[in-house]
Amino acid sequence: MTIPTLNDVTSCLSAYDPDALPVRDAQRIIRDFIKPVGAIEQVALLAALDRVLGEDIISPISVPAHDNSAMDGYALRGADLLEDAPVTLAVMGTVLAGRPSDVVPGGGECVRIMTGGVMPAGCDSVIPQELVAAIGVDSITIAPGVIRTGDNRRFAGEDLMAGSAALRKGKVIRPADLGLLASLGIATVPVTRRLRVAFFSTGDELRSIGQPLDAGCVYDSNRYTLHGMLTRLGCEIVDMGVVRDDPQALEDALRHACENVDAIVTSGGVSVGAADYTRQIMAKLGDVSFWKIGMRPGRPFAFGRIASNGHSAFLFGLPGNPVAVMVSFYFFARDALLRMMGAEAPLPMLKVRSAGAIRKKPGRTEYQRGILGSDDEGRQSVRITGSQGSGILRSMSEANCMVILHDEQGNVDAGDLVDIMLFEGLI
Ligand SMILES: Nc1nc2c(c(=O)[nH]1)N[C@H]1C(S)=C(S)[C@@H](COP(=O)(O)OP(=O)(O)OC[C@H]3O[C@@H](n4cnc5c(N)ncnc54)[C@H](O)[C@@H]3O)O[C@H]1N2
Ligand code: MOO
Repeated sequence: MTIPTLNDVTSCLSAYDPDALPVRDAQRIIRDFIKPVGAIEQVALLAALDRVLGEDIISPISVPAHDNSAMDGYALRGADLLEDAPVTLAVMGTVLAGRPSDVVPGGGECVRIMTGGVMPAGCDSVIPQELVAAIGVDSITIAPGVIRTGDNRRFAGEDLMAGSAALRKGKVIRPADLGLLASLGIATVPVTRRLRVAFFSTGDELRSIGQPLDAGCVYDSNRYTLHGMLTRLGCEIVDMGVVRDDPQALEDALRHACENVDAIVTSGGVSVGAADYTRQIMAKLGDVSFWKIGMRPGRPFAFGRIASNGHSAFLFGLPGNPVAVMVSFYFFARDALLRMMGAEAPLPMLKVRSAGAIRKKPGRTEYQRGILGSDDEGRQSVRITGSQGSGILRSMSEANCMVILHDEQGNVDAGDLVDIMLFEGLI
């Protein structure tokens, strides 16, 4: 299989300008360029939580396996019910859940049955016990019109039919899926292998926790946000710490990462500053584009594939500013890394009212930090978390959603509907 170059992929875009790339074009280039790793492994059911299903799961049995009762009551034949008069039925026995009975009631007869009990042959309806008009020693009386034929009967296979697809490959396995797989008696699950991702921060001004904060320096916070974001995504991470602004150190770090992982995420050094060697070294090692994306925050971004000693890895060079690193991760790297693991996990966007006016220039996408809550009348609305500077991590921490103001959109008035993406699921 020949691997396309970035040039092959970008040539499909009618107006490709690396210095003014719309968000959707950047997302499309990344999507077209990356490749799923493809490998599948079998894991025990409980270990499959949050992993990506590697193959379709075909149901080996029908669930439920038999027609059964949805209520504690009496199983009967609907044909015995009268429209305008009470009816009395003889009770022929009891069916408990998990203990099928061979009693076959005839006309004018019924069977006491518990929720989940297998429907006796010939019965098609269940009257809940609290709806029975009179319960005698061995008979019951049912008033007219209390139930209809077919009520409270659960059909075999109404959850899943044997031979039908229970789960499709590419699904991220959630608690309901674990339960579904368990209901089919499946003990091991085919999942795609975890993606190995190395990450490091670049910059001589960065200090690690525990080191003294020298004049002009900052603590390396991106290491921790990236650690958290990659862990949440289910990646196997290789934390390479801080790499100095030194060409040889950067080249060594990138080569080492490339030889050991599927993807590399870096932060910092992708803009045009004097000490930003990252761009030169990345370009030297492979097929890497440097973009200025029409967005805020997160304008500079490097993307491509680098190689060393016959190994290659996809590269996501995120900008250094602490909020920019998160926004670029969520709106570019997240989807790509999930796709490399075989997952289809698009995030839903919701429309809610903006509590206040928002200034916005048309011609770029803005990702503003928002708090979804209720206004004075109890209606849902979103408000912006104050200053939106791309170095202000506090406002990211206060937020519970991202407000997405699209390319063409201008100023927003209070009360206008805006698109938001909740952090729950994203972060
Ligand atoms: N002349 C231009 N200057 C800048 C441009 C531009 O287009 N032309 N873009 C600006 C934008 S927008 C961003 S975003 C930044 C991104 O630049 P880099 O990716 O090269 O990032 P750095 O310069 O290394 O760092 C930027 C900023 O973030 C702090 N930082 C970096 N890494 C960390 C970390 N691990 N933990 C905490 N803080 C970190 C760093 O100290 C800087 O303050 O460039 C603009 N400039
Ligand atoms: O793209 Mo930068 O994130 O605005 O500071």
